[in-house]
Amino acid sequence: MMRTRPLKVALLGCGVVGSEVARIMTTHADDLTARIGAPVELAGVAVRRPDRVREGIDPALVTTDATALVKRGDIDVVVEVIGGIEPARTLITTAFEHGASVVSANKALLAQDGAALHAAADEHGKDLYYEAAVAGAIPLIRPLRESLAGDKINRVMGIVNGTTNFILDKMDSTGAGYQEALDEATALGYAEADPTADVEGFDAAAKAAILAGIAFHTRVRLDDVYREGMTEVTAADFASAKEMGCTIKLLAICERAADGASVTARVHPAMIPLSHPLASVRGAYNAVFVESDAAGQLMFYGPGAGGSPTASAVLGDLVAVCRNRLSDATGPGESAYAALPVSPMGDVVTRYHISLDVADKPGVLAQVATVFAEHGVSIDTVRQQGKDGEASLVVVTHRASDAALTGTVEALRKLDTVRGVASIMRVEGE
Ligand SMILES: NC(=O)c1ccc[n+]([C@@H]2O[C@H](COP(=O)([O-])OP(=O)(O)OC[C@H]3O[C@@H](n4cnc5c(N)ncnc54)[C@H](O)[C@@H]3O)[C@@H](O)[C@H]2O)c1
Ligand SMILES: N[C@@H](CCO)C(=O)O
Ligand code: NA
Repeated sequence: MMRTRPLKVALLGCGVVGSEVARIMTTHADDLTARIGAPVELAGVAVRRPDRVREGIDPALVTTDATALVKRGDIDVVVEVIGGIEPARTLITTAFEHGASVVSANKALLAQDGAALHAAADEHGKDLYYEAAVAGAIPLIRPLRESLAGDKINRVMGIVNGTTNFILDKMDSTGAGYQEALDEATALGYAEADPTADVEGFDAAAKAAILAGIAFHTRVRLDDVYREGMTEVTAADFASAKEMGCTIKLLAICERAADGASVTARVHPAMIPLSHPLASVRGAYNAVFVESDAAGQLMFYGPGAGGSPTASAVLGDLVAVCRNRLSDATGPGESAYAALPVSPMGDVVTRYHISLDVADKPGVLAQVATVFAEHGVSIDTVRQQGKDGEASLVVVTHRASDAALTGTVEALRKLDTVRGVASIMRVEGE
């Protein structure tokens, strides 16, 4: 039966995502009403710059006082698309205290304070939904949390940052260097004026923390995620990758240990074979590969950023939360019952591609091979290219722990015949 009293929505932030949320709420109003079972009304919009003209938004709804808006008491759902830690965190907890449920796109906040925010939602019997926080429009949080709730997820590996995928794809397809590709990403509006959060992997690490927590029913915070950005990836790395039939992607990888007793979460550039589905993710697209006991391998693909795609995920959450309110129910909250320890990076086991500059003289290869053997790192292939008494030696290993590899590299650096370690890159997806 259709309820006539509308559900009231407060929108916090009216930037790239918020303005699209408001637009879709208006243009799709009739469909949203039918799908929810009651009309949804935009009851207030908190902004920082009230003088700006906002097409389609009644100026009477606009306020600079976000705190007063979330405290009104008649708001059913607060949509937080301000971003950052404060005041978003306080506004969300205040919203719960005053009877509202919350939809947020804020990965930085959820990766840092997700447990406390879920606890606040539970305490007040409200919902906290955030599909837009990870991989934008791509349905990922809900499939992991609900569709796969009966399965056991062992691995989540994905490209969860559009800006860096655009840059790496450009380097791969044109031979451009990092700076040149970044400049193009900035000119096209993909990279922000300060691209640090993207290129240094902070954005992807926040998403990895959220994904690992949900996949493994364990609390994983941003600080638990090992992080390496992609600013050091060179055109030479791409040339090496090509020789191996690989490309380079910035990957977020969340894994359950082989014995099932711990988990790891990490973000770093890695070589992946061209035959792997993630290798064909081009431009600013995102994709996430999930491996589970019963389902096997699943891949989720689509636009991971942008106002309209991100708003699609926000609206999906808004519909779900509104339906819950009408049936006086709440959706699934935090599930951290497994409470598995998060292991340090040293415990991660994978393969490595190491490029060394060495002296081109008898016995060098044997010396290098001995160092690998002494650290228990087994070599898969070695490729050597000589040039004027010096040589470039590319070693690809079998699977070894990060700790063993680090020890190997430290020992290699001490050899007189090793002039330098040109690059170390993990090899994934084989
Ligand atoms: N843009 C994307 O592609 C994308 C994708 C996924 C998730 N997100 C997330 O969505 C959120 C919003 O991102 P965005 O791209 O729309 O950012 P944005 O900077 O375009 O918009 C944020 C808006 O919030 C306003 N604001 C800041 N403080 C405020 C306050 N105290 N009260 C009211 N308004 C305030 C700003 O003036 C700005 O207009 C962030 O958490 C971001 O991580 C964005
Ligand atoms: N800066 C992010 C936005 C989406 O979270 C990206 O490039 O993917
Ligand atoms: Na998503």
